[in-house]
Amino acid sequence: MRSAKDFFRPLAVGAPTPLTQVPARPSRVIHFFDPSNPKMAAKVPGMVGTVDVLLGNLEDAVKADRKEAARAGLVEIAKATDFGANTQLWTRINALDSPWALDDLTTLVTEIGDKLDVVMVPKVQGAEDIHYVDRLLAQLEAKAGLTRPILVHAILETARGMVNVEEICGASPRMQGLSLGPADLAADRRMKTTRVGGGHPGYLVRTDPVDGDVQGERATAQQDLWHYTIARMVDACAMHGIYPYYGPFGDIQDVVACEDQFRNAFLLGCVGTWSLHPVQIEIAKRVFSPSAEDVAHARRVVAAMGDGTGAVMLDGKMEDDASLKQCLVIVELAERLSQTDPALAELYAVEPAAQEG
Ligand SMILES: CC(C)(COP(=O)(O)OP(=O)(O)OC[C@H]1O[C@@H](n2cnc3c(N)ncnc32)[C@H](O)[C@@H]1OP(=O)(O)O)[C@@H](O)C(=O)NCCC(=O)NCCSC(=O)C[C@](C)(O)C(=O)O
Ligand SMILES: [Mg+2]
Repeated sequence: MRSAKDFFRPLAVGAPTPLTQVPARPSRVIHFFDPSNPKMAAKVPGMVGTVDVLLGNLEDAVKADRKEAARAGLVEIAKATDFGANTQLWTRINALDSPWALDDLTTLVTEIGDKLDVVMVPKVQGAEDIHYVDRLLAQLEAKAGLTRPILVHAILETARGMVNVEEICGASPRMQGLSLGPADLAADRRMKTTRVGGGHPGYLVRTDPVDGDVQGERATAQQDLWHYTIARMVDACAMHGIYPYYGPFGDIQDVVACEDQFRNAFLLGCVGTWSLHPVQIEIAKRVFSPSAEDVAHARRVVAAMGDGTGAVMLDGKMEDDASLKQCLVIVELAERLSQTDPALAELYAVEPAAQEG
């Protein structure tokens, strides 16, 4: 472990100085595309400004014989596209033990490092993986003459990665956030599911039998398979001042369950999610932007709490310092999103009474 004194020193001579705080840029939706797929690639320039993050995926879902084409495609797209102020460019590189990861990092940082905001690293197992990427990025940034450090995002998709989640978050000042990788994580844990994220009808609780009649009608409720994992991820990120994200929802057609899964993650503390298909973009943006009602309520609590201490009654409910802090989370998020999204700025400016009318 580096000493606190050294933590924010560049790891290579000539590399940019690490940031002491992760920039709080909107990242409600991280939209995945395969840069080797000409149809998807052609859509990317038109998606600038409609998603917070465009992510050129080089790892799983890109066929082995298309890896070089995907890397070259991403370089080409990045060079040809102006991403503007409100859309970031990220990539997901291949796994560190794959034959492609070294060339992914070397090519992308030296060719398009000035355009790349975040490198997503899959299947991160522990701090040692982040340390490796951290030093290599510093060397490559120095070589490319970059002045702004590239940040790192880890995907939690192994049991070891989950167990080491806190040390992963704190392994480098480059750490921007974590996403859940439910498919690989399920396989690694030997869960008995076959889906990419989402629930399972067999994972449920059942009410007790009435009068001992175990065969009688008994209500069941499906439970959230990912609650423990996401909650743990959220705590580890909050502790280290970085951002948690849900991840992929593979049932593209089930937009209803997709929205539910996204909302669970939002309510638990995640700041965003992935979209794998254009149909998931609006769902993610809607879910990860607080509702106008919640923002209006939060503002009322802030106003009622005056100097922020003590307790008041509002609509029959007690509000105090702690509920105020929750409301401030909502208000601050709304204000940040309003800066880059004019539609939200307008929505949040509306008074609750005017909306009801
Ligand atoms: C699901 C698929 C195969 C359906 O693709 P499709 O072509 O069958 O869908 P479609 O509905 O027919 O597509 C309609 C139009 O949208 C386009 N389109 C479709 N998708 C996109 C997109 N993403 N971005 C931009 N455009 C897209 C598509 O090309 C088509 O264009 P057209 O109208 O000109 O014909 C396709 O959407 C796709 O490949 N999406 C990305 C999948 C991906 O990135 N997977 C990896 C992340 S999940 C993961 O890795 C797991 C994890 C974390 O590792 C772990 O849990 O372990
Ligand atoms: Mg995976």
